[in-house]
Amino acid sequence: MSRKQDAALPRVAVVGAGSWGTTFGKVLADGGAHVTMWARRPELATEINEAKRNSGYLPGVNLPRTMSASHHLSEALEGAEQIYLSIPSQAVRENLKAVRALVSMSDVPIVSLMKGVERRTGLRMSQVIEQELACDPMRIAVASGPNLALEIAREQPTAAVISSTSQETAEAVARRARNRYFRTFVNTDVIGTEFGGVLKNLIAVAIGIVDGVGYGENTKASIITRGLVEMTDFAVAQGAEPETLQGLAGLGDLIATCQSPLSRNNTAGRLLGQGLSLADVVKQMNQTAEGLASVAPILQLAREAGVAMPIVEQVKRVLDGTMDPREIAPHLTTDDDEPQGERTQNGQAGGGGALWRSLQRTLDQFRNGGRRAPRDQS
Ligand SMILES: NC(=O)c1ccc[n+]([C@@H]2O[C@H](COP(=O)([O-])OP(=O)(O)OC[C@H]3O[C@@H](n4cnc5c(N)ncnc54)[C@H](O)[C@@H]3O)[C@@H](O)[C@H]2O)c1
Ligand SMILES: O=P(O)(O)OC[C@H](O)CO
Repeated sequence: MSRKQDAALPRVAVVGAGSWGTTFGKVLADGGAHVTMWARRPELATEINEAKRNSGYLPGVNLPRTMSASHHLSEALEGAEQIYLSIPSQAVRENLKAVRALVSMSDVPIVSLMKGVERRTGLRMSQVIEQELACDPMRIAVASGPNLALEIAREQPTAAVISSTSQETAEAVARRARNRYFRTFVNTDVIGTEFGGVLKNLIAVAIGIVDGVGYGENTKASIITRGLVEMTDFAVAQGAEPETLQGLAGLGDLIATCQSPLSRNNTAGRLLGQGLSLADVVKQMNQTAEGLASVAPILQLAREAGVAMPIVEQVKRVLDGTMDPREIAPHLTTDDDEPQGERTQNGQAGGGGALWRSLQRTLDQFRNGGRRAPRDQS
């Protein structure tokens, strides 16, 4: 490609050149954009520029010529029509402060590729972006789905969902972030899409624990199925649409993350199940396992909303070292012996708990003159 042809390409920026940031950069470049990555380490920027490789995160993967990188944020963001963020959730706020100085006056879409909540505040990444960039939420989008980075970097066919409260923003991002091996769908349920990605990580840690302990498929299938009920109950209580949790960002991602050894959350769980302490697991992991930091804030939000999350509760106990991993089960052993309805912890069959809360929220909105209750606003 000549310099002139390259200059004519739409320009996008990806902040964070780890496993997912680099893979998403490749998705965008293979979809026809010129992508500039921001890499924290100068030597990684040099490797991407000169060797068209990111060998530490994506061994054996060649990056397109239309991908470049810079160690300087201002250079990476210059001229970008869309900005994608892919750094660990706990580091997002501090990094956005630097981004804000460079983009606060522009109206480019900001897209979160992250699947965690902020430990201190329990906020979703789109909420942290809205706070730190002081921007219109309709400018913010999130991407989620069954998206194990290395499989996509190897160009295996995959689907994802792009969500924004603005249909227009979701579509603009989905048009840019697609190519022959990566298909993007859209929705406007940001709460459900983000929580789907956060919550499946927690269930994947539980499945890793099961693997580490050596239990088999019945235990895993039971935890995955009950885990989806927990995910749905929690997300709906926060304002999500139940259907979103049945889609790519919920069930789809739950399947991929729970069954793949590529998953860092699953791997962290397996090490815990083999008897390692949380501190030792963190030492061994050289990539981000978001679930480990999200457990406590999710359980706090669940308590506030009155949602029972027995599986996530057990993950917390294993992380805290207060439960033997071999006791992991689809239910809390301290649960009373009364039979429960299958679909929810509240004993209401047919998804009654999640749907009932959804109905209650709609009624609350009517009572509030059409406004959502404050916790439901994205
Ligand atoms: N890897 C995947 O398959 C995948 C897929 C979908 C979503 N995600 C999500 O993407 C996000 C990023 O994950 P990843 O897989 O790229 O993680 P990673 O560990 O591979 O890379 C993280 C990147 O962030 C950088 N970083 C670490 N601490 C930082 C800090 N304090 N400030 C700035 N940069 C920092 C690292 O240098 C690295 O480049 C996570 O929220 C993850 O859940 C990952
Ligand atoms: O490696 P994990 O556990 O962070 O999972 C990666 C992606 O979120 C799978 O969709």
